[in-house]
Amino acid sequence: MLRIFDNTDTLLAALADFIVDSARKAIHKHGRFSFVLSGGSSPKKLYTLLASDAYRPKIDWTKVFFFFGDERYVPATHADSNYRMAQETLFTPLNITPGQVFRMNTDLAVDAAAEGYEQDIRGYFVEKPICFDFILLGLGDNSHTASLFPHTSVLHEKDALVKGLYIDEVKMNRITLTAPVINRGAIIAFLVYGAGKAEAVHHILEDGQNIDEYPAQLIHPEQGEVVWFLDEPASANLSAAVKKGN
Ligand SMILES: O=C1O[C@H](COP(=O)(O)O)[C@@H](O)[C@H](O)[C@H]1O
Repeated sequence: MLRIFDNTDTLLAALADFIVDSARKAIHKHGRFSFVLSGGSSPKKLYTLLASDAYRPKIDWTKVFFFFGDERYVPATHADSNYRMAQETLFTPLNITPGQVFRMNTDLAVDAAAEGYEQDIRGYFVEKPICFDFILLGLGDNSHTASLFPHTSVLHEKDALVKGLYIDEVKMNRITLTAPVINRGAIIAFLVYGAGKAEAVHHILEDGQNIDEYPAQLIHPEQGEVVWFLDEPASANLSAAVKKGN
């Protein structure tokens, strides 16, 4: 499903409302809400909105458990750390306790960090099917999502839930959830805004399948739903038929 908004503020408010609704339903159903965060720059305003006076009272934050879709292999205090961004915009303002946050541990070697995160996920879902309640994803202008970058081996991963790998395009190690675990999610929401993303959005949603070139095409939940939250500039290259079909 596509949801296209006139401007970023209305988009972010709609997505925040969607997260509130999803969290309440999950907490009502099974007592907790597993929320996978995206990184990069796009979600900063969303996290700030969720932690604002307007949204803070709408969710029982003590029942929310945070995971990450991917992490840059830098110390947790580094300016590029996805964990640091979430800590500053969400965890600290909302008084989230350390036990509610599962971070990809970049103090470890990259493979050990990925293996440790897989164990964390399996431990959280012990004796239950692995299924995150809500997975927030971004989209790079090269069509990557999480750290599933074009032409990388992780795109063909079938077994591991988490992988660590060197990404030549950005000259750094990354740790990422794999497509198989993302696709087990109950709700997957893409947050994409700005004209710089229009070409990638077009490739993902309208081009023929070419996973190596357009990795976000890997995201097709097995049983859950996927919702694209787009602004007008990000949706500018979509055909009227695709826009109308949403
Ligand atoms: O490197 C990353 O990029 C994508 C997109 O980020 P944005 O800055 O263009 O919003 C992001 O989804 C991912 O989590 C992040 O590590």
